[in-house]
Amino acid sequence: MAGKNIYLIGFMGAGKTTVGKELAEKTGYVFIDLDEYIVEKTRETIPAIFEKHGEEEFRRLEKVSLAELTDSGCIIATGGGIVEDEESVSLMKEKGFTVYLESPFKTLYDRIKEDTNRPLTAQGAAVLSERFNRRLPLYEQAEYTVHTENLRVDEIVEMICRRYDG
Ligand SMILES: Nc1ncnc2c1ncn2[C@@H]1O[C@H](COP(=O)(O)OP(=O)(O)O)[C@@H](O)[C@H]1O
Ligand SMILES: O=C(O)C1=C[C@@H](OP(=O)(O)O)[C@@H](O)[C@H](O)C1
Ligand SMILES: [Mg+2]
Repeated sequence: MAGKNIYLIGFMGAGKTTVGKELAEKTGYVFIDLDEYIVEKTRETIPAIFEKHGEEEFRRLEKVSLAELTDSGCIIATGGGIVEDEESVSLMKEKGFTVYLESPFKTLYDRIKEDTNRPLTAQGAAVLSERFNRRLPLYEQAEYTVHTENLRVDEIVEMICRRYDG
């Protein structure tokens, strides 16, 4: 029988999508990227959803989508903002093992600043870092934190596997 889900949380650029894929390969669990799931469901890109319907609507889609993923044995790479919703945080705690991929803001910003597929990056470093600071205590509620700075993706995967007890 499949074990509990692994939810990857953390700010944009933390490696949730990248680590999640490799973790799924290693464990044989099903990989779901929440952003990708929303894109398939709505047939709109993330920037288009933000532009046409606004951030609030994106947050609603994100919350509803997370709640739809009721199967166990999944690796779920969330979007960086999922922790802004209290019920989603409770759901992840209840249904699985939540892992925070932690890195300093500067490292994350350098990874994402050119990426037009992440609409919030257009707000610039100062506004984004405020958002980062606001979210920090929410990410820190995770059951397990991996300090990913200077770690390779395969090393992060290894650490999560060692800590996950199904
Ligand atoms: N541990 C790591 N070391 C170096 N680069 C990484 C690491 N994890 C992810 N990256 C890179 O950072 C970028 C963002 O990764 P991504 O998985 O999309 O993050 P997220 O889904 O958390 O926003 C990608 O270019 C990815 O290759
Ligand atoms: O932090 C955020 O609010 C967001 C993070 C993105 O996902 P990643 O964390 O995978 O980049 C995506 O959900 C959207 O652009 C908003
Ligand atoms: Mg991602």
